[in-house]
Amino acid sequence: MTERNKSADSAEKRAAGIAASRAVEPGMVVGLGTGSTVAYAIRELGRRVREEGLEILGVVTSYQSEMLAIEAGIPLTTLAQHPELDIAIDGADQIDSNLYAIKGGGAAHTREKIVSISAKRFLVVADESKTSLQLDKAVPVEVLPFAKELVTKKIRNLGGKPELRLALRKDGPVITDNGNFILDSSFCVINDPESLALKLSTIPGVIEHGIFSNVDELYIGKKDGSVEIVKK
Ligand SMILES: O=C(CO)[C@H](O)[C@H](O)COP(=O)(O)O
Repeated sequence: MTERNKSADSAEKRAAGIAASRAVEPGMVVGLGTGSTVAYAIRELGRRVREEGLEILGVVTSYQSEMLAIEAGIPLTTLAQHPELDIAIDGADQIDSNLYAIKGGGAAHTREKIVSISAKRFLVVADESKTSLQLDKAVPVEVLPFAKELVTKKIRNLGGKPELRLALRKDGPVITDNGNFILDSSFCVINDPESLALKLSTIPGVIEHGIFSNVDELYIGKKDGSVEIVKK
């Protein structure tokens, strides 16, 4: 488990991850998200592959999910080979009552968005602390390093406060799996996530932002081990 999520309550995350993994059926091509919550789903799918002969193919969203899926024994494929997935499962940093989500705490949101939008059904797994009436966490924005100053200015013009994400065990910025920077951009309460998402997407140099509007089902793990499922 990484620094950013090692203090989180793993019982709630485990309950959500395992419950969502049950939606995966034999023969499916499955998008495998990134982070500590979806890791429980990936490990459980691996167990079913090894112990029950479940036949699935996984499409990973990061080096982290690739390493975990390989360790768990899930056979992998690519979007080039399987452009349409049956289902994708992933975590979130915050999710509101309309199932708009902020993702990218692990700097993997660009591939996560591509994979989840390629799926017929997108399930998000989270503990209760991630749910909120409205989104107010900083939005991770993956930026081409060449465009950092321009994107910083444009985000400020939209009322945001962009901060370059710095690495913990490396000097300088976090470099994403795609070789880019992350600007964590606070907009306080986001009243209209669709509108902000569109505005961020049109800034030249923005690779992808962490506002997701394609969540179909939310699995919320509770302290008592139960899981609430919210559908769109
Ligand atoms: O978007 C993500 C990575 O970019 C993660 O899914 C998100 O940060 C949630 O992670 P965790 O389940 O560890 O809290």
